[in-house]
Amino acid sequence: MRVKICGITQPQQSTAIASLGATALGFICVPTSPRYVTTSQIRAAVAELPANIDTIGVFANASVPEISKIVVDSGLTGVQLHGDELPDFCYQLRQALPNVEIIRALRIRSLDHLDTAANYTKYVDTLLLDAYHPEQLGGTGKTLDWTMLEQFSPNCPWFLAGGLTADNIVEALSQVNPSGVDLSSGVERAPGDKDLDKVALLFQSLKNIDLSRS
Ligand SMILES: O=C(O)c1ccccc1N[C@@H]1O[C@H](COP(=O)(O)O)[C@@H](O)[C@H]1O
Repeated sequence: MRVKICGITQPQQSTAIASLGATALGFICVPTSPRYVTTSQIRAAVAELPANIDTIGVFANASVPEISKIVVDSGLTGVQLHGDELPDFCYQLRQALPNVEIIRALRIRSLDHLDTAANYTKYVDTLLLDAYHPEQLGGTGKTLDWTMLEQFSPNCPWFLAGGLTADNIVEALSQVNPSGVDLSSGVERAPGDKDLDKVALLFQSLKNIDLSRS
């Protein structure tokens, strides 16, 4: 199972979290976020990482040229679209960045809204489901209603996100079967400052689960 830790701002935390077992690290490229990082901060944070760690830039309603420039300049391996990007936007981004993983994050409001996920699977590599918050785009600590996701089985891999912590991850994964999990505020001391003890506890909790199932 993939484990993505998102909202990294400090290079030393980046390498420490990779050593603890993360398979992907996320960098927030949304200027209004308290976890926002510049291209040079991302470059510093990814410089010492092993090549097998995925490095994902998180964007919301940025243009294809803006995203492409940041991805190329900072050496990211993937892009997470966390705004209102439509399938055609994902298609255009794919043309611009053919070798970069595209993750479409959907902030799920209802069971009907979950059905829109099918519109994206042709154009993206991976989906990500996050909880909806009326005022914030992400990093809210709000959990999804996991019972709503019990039958969710799209035609592409997907991450479960939204309010996950070392304390609730086992319960979440007993109800849903994602290809990966994504955590941000649940493993922090303060926005952008990850708590390495909480990250270690997360991997301890994950050891109690059969991660080979997806
Ligand atoms: O973390 C942010 O500040 C952020 C800002 C804008 C878009 C997405 C953001 N974070 C994403 O939110 C989810 C869930 O976070 P949490 O675990 O509930 O704190 C995660 O996918 C982050 O990538």
